[in-house]
Amino acid sequence: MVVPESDEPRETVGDVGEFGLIRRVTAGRRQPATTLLGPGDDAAVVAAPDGRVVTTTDVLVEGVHFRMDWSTPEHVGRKAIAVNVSDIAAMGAVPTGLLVGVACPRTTPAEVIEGMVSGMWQEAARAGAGIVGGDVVAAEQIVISVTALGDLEGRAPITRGGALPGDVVAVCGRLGWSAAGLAVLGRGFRSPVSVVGAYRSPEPPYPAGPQAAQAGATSMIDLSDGLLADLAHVATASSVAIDVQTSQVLVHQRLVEVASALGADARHWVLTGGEDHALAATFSDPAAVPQGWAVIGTVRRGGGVTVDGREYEKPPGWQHWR
Ligand SMILES: Nc1ncnc2c1ncn2[C@@H]1O[C@H](COP(=O)(O)OP(=O)(O)O)[C@@H](O)[C@H]1O
Ligand SMILES: Cc1ncc(C[n+]2csc(CCOP(=O)(O)OP(=O)(O)O)c2C)c(N)n1
Ligand SMILES: [Mg+2]
Ligand SMILES: [Mg+2]
Ligand SMILES: [Mg+2]
Repeated sequence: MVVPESDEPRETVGDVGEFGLIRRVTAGRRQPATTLLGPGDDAAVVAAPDGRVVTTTDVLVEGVHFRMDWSTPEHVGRKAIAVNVSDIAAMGAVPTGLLVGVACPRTTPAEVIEGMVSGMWQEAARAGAGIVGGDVVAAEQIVISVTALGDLEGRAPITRGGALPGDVVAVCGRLGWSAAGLAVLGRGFRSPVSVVGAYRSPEPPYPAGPQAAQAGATSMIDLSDGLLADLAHVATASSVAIDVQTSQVLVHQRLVEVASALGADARHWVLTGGEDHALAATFSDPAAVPQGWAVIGTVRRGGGVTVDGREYEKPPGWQHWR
């Protein structure tokens, strides 16, 4: 864990207790206007201006999604919110409310959980949503479960299933940076901070989701597992084939440098690295692809995902238990 050394025994969540901890993590938080009734009662009340509620949940587990010696509590909190808001954005929606479940051992320093919650609030504020409730429980390792609520602002949801033959595939956001950071940390290094920071807490382009929806995106997905793995979900749901043209995929010079230092393959990080939470979407009219998005491929009749017309020879992304 990245905390200053001190001889003072640190106050643990066991010392503070369940309700003491809840008081600490909920006190003094300013809720946005969509929070009609915040934390403290049996449930919260969140406005749903559109009349429909978009909802999603992602769980983060210590050792699987983050390590406390690789990230600060603030980074972990920010990431837990970011991955969930990104799924809301991928539907073309804006986040309204967030619910946060935290499980941790009784020996966890209270300031670790407070730091996490502070990171969660930072990212929630960046996204324009409030943390309206949650839960704290005892467990043998840290587990964070976030549920996000979102609003479609009158638009149709953009699913994984609407891509059409002839569409172009475009992405908004970084690719391969988090995978590069993970590789760096995995080799015992702490720099360069550009890639390590991207691993510690991604900065998904939330407004690009609603922007793509407004521009007429036919399908959209949040890239959590890897570009090729996630495009395969679009291909399956839409019953189409997707080809990625590598000449159009930017491999940032910084990734090339890091890869060459580690003897790794930057292009592989870009094609299969997860957790940057860029968005991928398809558009029938190439002229409608919004500013900030890069066209990287095409949709055809058929099935599956190819790279420059050929099957990719390595695993296309992250899969739990594989
Ligand atoms: N335990 C579960 N019960 C019901 N639905 C689930 C469960 N786990 C995953 N899903 C659903 O399966 C889909 C794919 O899950 P996942 O790959 O985690 O999506 P994402 O990459 O968007 O987070 C999502 O719609 C998710 O809600
Ligand atoms: C310590 C550590 N090891 C490995 C990884 C890499 N990793 C863990 S989960 C994951 C994929 C995304 O997580 P997932 O739970 O599948 O999110 P979802 O697809 O449901 O959004 C990746 C690339 C990591 N983030 N941290
Ligand atoms: Mg998920
Ligand atoms: Mg997700
Ligand atoms: Mg996944």
